[in-house]
Parts: sequence; C-alpha cells; structure tokens
Amino acid sequence: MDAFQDHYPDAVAHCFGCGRLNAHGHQIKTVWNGDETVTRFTPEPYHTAIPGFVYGGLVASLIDCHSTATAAAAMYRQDGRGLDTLPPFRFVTGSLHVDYLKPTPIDGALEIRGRAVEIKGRKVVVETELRAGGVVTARGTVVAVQMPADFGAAPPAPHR
Ligand SMILES: CCCCCCCCCCCC(=O)SCCNC(=O)CCNC(=O)[C@H](O)C(C)(C)COP(=O)(O)OP(=O)(O)OC[C@H]1O[C@@H](n2cnc3c(N)ncnc32)[C@H](O)[C@@H]1OP(=O)(O)O
Repeated sequence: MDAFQDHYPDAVAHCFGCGRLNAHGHQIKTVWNGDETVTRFTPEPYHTAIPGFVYGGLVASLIDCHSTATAAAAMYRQDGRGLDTLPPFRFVTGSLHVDYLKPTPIDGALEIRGRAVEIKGRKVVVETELRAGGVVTARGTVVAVQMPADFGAAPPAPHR
C-alpha cells in the first residue's frame, strides 16, 4: 500500500522526518489502519541517547512527522478525496508536545499510531502514541496547520 508520504509533491518532499527525497532523513512511511494511522520505524544504533535507549529528539521527530501526515490524510478523507488529488493539503507543525513516559528501547521496531481528534478550519489536532515492544513509551499532541501560500516564499538572506 502506498504511504501518505509517497504522494507528497516533490516541492514538499525534502523534510528531514518524512521527505522521500531527503537521503539523510528518516523517510517515514504512514498508512491508514481503520481510523488510526500507523508508522513503523526501526532505530539505528546512532539514534542512541543512553546506551540501549532511543534519543528523545528522534521520538519527537517521529511523532511530529507522523502527526502532520495524519493531519493531511484526515483532511483528504474528510473531503472524500484521494491523496494524489489536487490541490494538495500541506501541513506544518504549529505546536508539538511530547510526554516521555518510559525509556524507549533501541533494539527493535517502533510503532507510532495517531488519530485526528479535531479538524477546524486550517487546523488539525492529532494525538499520537509511540510503542516499543507493545509498550507505550511516549505520547504526543500536535497542532498541525495548513501551510500558508507564502510559507518559505522569502529566501533567507545569504550568509556573509
Ligand atoms: C500533501 C503534502 C504534505 C506536505 C507536508 C510536508 C511538510 C512536513 C512538515 C513536517 C513538520 C515540520 O517540521 S514543519 C516545520 C516546523 N514548523 C514551522 O516552521 C511552522 C512555523 N509557523 C508558522 O509558519 C505559522 O505560525 C503557522 C503556519 C503554524 C500558523 O500561522 P497562521 O497560518 O497565521 O495560522 P493562524 O491563523 O495563526 O492559526 C490557525 C489555527 O491554528 C492555531 N495555531 C497556530 N499556531 C498554533 C500553535 N503554536 N499552537 C496552537 N495552535 C496554533 C490557531 O490558534 C488557529 O486555530 P483556531 O483559532 O482556528 O482554532
């Protein structure tokens, strides 16, 4: 089954967490499972915080990009549209809150599950859990906001 991220237009497929065109990124893949969305990701040894356990920034990053993908998919589903139909729904993170409930073991696949709990205008609130070995080790809430047309339109000033 195609993942949500497989349908991101090239112009927004460079994200470190979810862009399929970012060779150095996580390239997460998210799909529907009923009313929930699911991402599976296997950490590498270099994702270590304390030996044996996953770096919290990775956990946050997985929750973040899983949730923005969930927001887009939920909007397409609400509109009864396919993921590859135009215009695309593009979401960025307005707010990311993560509770680290237990250390996350690094050996083995992580499962991230989320659901859109509120859709209002350009905003989608997504609640997400991350499990290792079936145990919830982190829980997140993301406020995802539809990307404004001028997001990123102004190029940064060159370094001097
Ligand atoms: C298919 C292709 C996919 C392609 C997608 C590929 C991209 C993947 C992105 C991965 C995730 C990232 O890392 S994204 C990069 C990190 N994020 C960013 O850089 C975003 C920087 N921030 C911004 O540009 C802006 O602040 C925005 C866009 C988030 C919001 O500004 P805005 O557009 O003016 O929106 P605004 O009218 O103020 O708010 C709209 C609604 O959202 C709520 N809201 C806004 N910000 C927040 C906030 N921080 N916390 C709570 N709620 C908030 C408001 O209360 C309001 O709700 P109500 O009053 O209507 O209820």
